[in-house]
Amino acid sequence: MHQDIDEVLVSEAQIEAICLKLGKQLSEDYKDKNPLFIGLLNGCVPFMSALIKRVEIPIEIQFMAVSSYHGGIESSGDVKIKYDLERSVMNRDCVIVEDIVDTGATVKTITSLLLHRGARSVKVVTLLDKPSGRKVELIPDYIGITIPKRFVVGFGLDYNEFYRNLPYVGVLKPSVYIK
Ligand SMILES: O=P(O)(O)OC[C@H]1O[C@H](OP(=O)(O)OP(=O)(O)O)[C@H](O)[C@@H]1O
Ligand code: HPA
Ligand SMILES: [Mg+2]
Repeated sequence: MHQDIDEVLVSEAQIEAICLKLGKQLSEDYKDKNPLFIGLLNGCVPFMSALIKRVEIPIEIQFMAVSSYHGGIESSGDVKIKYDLERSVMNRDCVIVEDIVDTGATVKTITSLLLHRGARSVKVVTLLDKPSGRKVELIPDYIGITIPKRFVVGFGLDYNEFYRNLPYVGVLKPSVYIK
């Protein structure tokens, strides 16, 4: 285990099982809908990659880069779009792909934006749900696993842009960010 990690919360094997389950469920729910999976960069990359391999129906993928943490452990609440979608979502069934829903601000903002742009439907699939962090009302449609109120890193999640490449999700030692 990495020296800055206190505890592994979600192992590689657990993540694989989650992707298998969610992939099956999404394949059933979106049969004949040609859904558009929208990954929110940067955090979504490992999960998007693992999840879509388990989806058994035709899908399209696109990405947006969105940021509100600016490297730290607290959301600024201000969701900035750094890179936008390249094609229209008009009349599309969209599935937002997230690594974590914490305060809910990111997903809430992007859901409203996609609906405003004419999406037929917008649902959210997230690897991690941290309901104790919620500041806006939001329940993700597809949840990999619910986690406690800890700052986690790995499998896409960062602190100051590091740790995204860990193959598991772990609790970051507070000594790393409390100086
Ligand atoms: O529910 P929220 O409180 O909005 O937090 C969740 C969002 O925060 C993180 O992204 P971040 O803004 O750090 O950008 P990143 O994906 O590049 O790390 C994470 O990847 C989610 O997108
Ligand atoms: O617990 C977290 N870790 C990393 N990034 C995050 N963005 C929201 N919550 C978290
Ligand atoms: Mg981040």
